[in-house]
Amino acid sequence: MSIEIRGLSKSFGAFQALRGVDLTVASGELTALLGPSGCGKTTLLRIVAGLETPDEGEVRHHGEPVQDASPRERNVGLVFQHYALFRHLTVFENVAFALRVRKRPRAEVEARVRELVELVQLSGLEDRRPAQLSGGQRQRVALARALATRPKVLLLDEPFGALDARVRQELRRWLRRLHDEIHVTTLFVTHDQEEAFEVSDRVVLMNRGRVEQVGTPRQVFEEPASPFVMQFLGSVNAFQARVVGGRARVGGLEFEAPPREGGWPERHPAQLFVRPHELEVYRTPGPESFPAEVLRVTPLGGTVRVELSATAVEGPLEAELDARRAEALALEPGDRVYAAPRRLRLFTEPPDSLTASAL
Ligand SMILES: Nc1ncnc2c1ncn2[C@@H]1O[C@H](COP(=O)(O)OP(=O)(O)OP(=O)(O)O)[C@@H](O)[C@H]1O
Repeated sequence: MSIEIRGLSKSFGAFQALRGVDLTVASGELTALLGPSGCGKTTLLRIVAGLETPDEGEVRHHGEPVQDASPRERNVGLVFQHYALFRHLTVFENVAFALRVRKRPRAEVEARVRELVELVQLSGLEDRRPAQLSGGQRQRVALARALATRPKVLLLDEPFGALDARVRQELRRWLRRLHDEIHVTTLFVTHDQEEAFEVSDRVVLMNRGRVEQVGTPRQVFEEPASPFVMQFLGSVNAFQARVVGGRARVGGLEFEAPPREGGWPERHPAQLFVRPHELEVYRTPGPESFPAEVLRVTPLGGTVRVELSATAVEGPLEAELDARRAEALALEPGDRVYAAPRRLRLFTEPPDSLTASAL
């Protein structure tokens, strides 16, 4: 079942939570809604679920408008961050709940619950109550319960948000495997980039009630469509720049501007970004390199973070080198080195048109 969202707007009093959102979620796809707190992810999810009415726009399920359908008629499965399990009911009865409400025959309920409990790997715990389960187990029960009526769409709002980091990580891998098994169209709200990237087929980046970009994790990371996406996904070195004669000027530095269709507007303000892993560090000068001083060296496991200061630009710079390269360079605070961006991204401001390219 695909989900088509067209021109959705929603205000709460004077506050506009959604501003003309268009989005298509393909059938069987797991899509993450990713963005900072308050950007409208939950509001969008609640409208798709039928728990909230939009001011404008519409939601279709497989081409059919669902505006007038109740949440139950839409047959969506919902899981929220905070366990909404019935505390007085066992795991079995929690999972069976929606089937009992629908007055399904007893044998069918039993078979379906057994199947689901197995699917979420909780066999043997059917008689426990929520208080006797770990947080991760409770969320798996919530998921089994949401799947009981074979929903066409699964809506998950920060389902692992209340769990500790290790359990979260386990559960998102588990969710990915589960999705590969059952292929139910899923919208997954998260503000955690790693979680969105690890779990989903496609990521929808939201900012202030709008969709900024939709793409695979690789696309949104490698080809960010706006300064917001660039800065939201991982750390960046950001500079105010100006393009003069096809070269980007930043403080006292100059770099070749990436190619852009129609060329760059002359002397137009622009934002220039370099990701830490795309900032090279050398012992000797090279093309487009500039002198810098090592401030700090922090090993991070497979990589090493190097903080630098360069007289030509304001503020510290961050480079991330792989551990071998860092070992070869044997950097110490106070060392004089040369830094050069391997790749930079430039965005004119405004409008937020862009280009991104390898140098
Ligand atoms: N029922 C409501 N009444 C008033 N304001 C609301 C209501 N629901 C949401 N909002 C506001 O709309 C904005 C978007 O909220 P929403 O919950 O959709 O954001 P979100 O991206 O899911 O954020 P978070 O990750 O913090 O949950 C927020 O500023 C929120 O305060």
